[in-house]
Order: sequence, then C-alpha cells, then structure tokens
Amino acid sequence: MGVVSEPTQHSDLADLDDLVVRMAGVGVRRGGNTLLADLDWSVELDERWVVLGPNGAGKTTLLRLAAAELHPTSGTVHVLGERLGRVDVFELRPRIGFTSAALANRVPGDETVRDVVISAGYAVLGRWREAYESLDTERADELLAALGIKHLATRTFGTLSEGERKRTLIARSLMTDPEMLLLDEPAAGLDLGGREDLVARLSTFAMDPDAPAMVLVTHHVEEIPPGFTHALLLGDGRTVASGLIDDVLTSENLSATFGQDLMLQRSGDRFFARRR
Ligand SMILES: Nc1ncnc2c1ncn2[C@@H]1O[C@H](COP(=O)(O)OP(=O)(O)OP(=O)(O)O)[C@@H](O)[C@H]1O
Repeated sequence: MGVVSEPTQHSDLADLDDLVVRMAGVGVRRGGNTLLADLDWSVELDERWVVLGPNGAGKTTLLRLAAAELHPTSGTVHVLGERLGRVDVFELRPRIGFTSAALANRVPGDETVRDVVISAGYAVLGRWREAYESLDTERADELLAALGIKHLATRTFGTLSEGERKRTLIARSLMTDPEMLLLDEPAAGLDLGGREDLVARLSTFAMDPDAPAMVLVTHHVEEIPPGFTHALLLGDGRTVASGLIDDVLTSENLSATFGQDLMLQRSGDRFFARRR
C-alpha cells in the first residue's frame, strides 16, 4: 500500500542547532534480535512528537536512545547537540525529562511525593539530603499544582493510585527545566477520566511555546494531546511513516503499522481508531 515515509528534511544547516534529537542510520540489536533498524529521525526544539506503534515495535528502545540511556549498535545519535558515545551521559541526562514505567518501579515506596519530584534536581531517586533548598520545594509544589496533585505532596509514593504516580513522575521530569521531555506511555493504566485529564494537561504543555520539545510514546491515537505536531509510526523496529501529524496519521498508515485494517477518525482536535 502507498505508505508515506518521509524522514524529516533539514535542508538548512543552521537548523541543526535547533535539533534536540538527530538519529541517522540507527540500529539497535540485542541478543540476536533487531530492536531498531535503519532509523532516521530528527526532533526540533519547537516540535511535539507522538511515537505510535504496536507492542514490541521498538518505541521504548527509541525513547531510551533519546534519553541517553542506551547506545545504538550502528548509526549515530545526537541528543541536545551531543553525540552519544562522545559525551558524559551523566551531564546530559539532567537536561532531559524522562518518565517511564521502569522509572516508576525504581521509586522507593516510602518516598514522599514532594521528595520524588525534588530529587530529580539532584539526579537521584531517594532522599539524600536532610533539607532541600526552599526554592526547590516551591518549584516542586508549583509543578504538583500544575499536575493537579499538590494535595498529595506529603503522601508516600507507595500509597498513590496509578494515575497519581504518573502525574508525580511527570512533575519530577519537569523539575530540572529540561530541554526535552520524553514520556513513555504516560496514560497507560489510567481510567477514562484520568486519561482525559492527563491528555488535557499535556495539551496545555504542548501548546505552551516556552515548553521543551516533547516526545510521547503511546499505543493509542486517542491519547494524542491536541497541540502535538508530528508523528512517527514504528512497526517491527522500522519507520512506517514520519512527519507532520496531519500527513502521517491516516487509516492507511495506521493499518500498515498495526497490521490490521483500521479506520482512523478525527473529531475536532482528537483522533479515534477502530477496526473496519
Ligand atoms: N535486551 C533485549 N534482548 C533481546 N530483545 C529485547 C531486549 N530488549 C527488548 N527486546 C525486544 O525488542 C523489541 C522492542 O522492545 P521495546 O520495549 O522497544 O518495544 P515497545 O514498542 O516499547 O513495546 P511495548 O509497546 O510492548 O512497550 C521487543 O520485541 C522486545 O522483546
């Protein structure tokens, strides 16, 4: 089928300064498996990308490359202007906000919500200082308020619901004022109300011109917040389509990505999909 596959073109060299992620010919192989192959992808400062694909497509692997948590087996990855393999990743990571289920599992259950957020500024999980600066506390509380969970600041992480944990980790990912925000399935496990609330909050961030570049991984088009500008469809470790969301999100491309005959519908600024 006539699937669009348009790697983002950056003809003007000056544009390179605006790239927060640049992957060229990237492959990742582990234990005889090809997780990603021949991937070319760029993210600019003012772009908000959604990465969509079925289970096992390589989405988390892609995000871990962008988070400087993983090195490619082949090809080159630049993150925030630095080439992976030639940069101290411990200096790079505080410039990146990253939330994932793997991170949630590493948070100590007895940590308070406020400390989970504040400790991001120190690139640690778990409280390690007797007292944080009061500025840090103010910033953390501001972020908790923006995510609608300020009332949970003194609760321990282990007592939170799934949705409250997700919001705590998003607040944490914003604590360092990151230049790029990476969200791995932020709406997974949320009920309908929780999902809609999160989509609305992420949409507010996406439309804020001062917000960092964003990449959101999801399985569901329903979870794409209005304001997201670009989409990368991944299937079996390869790009199926990539580019402006309006060009890429089509029934045809979605069907090719998920290997089923799917129909995509748009209602206002939201997307919905079902099998034909
Ligand atoms: N260390 C590893 N060794 C071998 N295979 C691996 C390894 N890590 C991941 N994989 C495989 O690579 C593929 C891609 O994994 P990845 O987690 O990136 O996919 P995903 O698109 O995020 O999937 P999901 O939507 O289910 O979270 C999967 O088939 C996974 O089993």
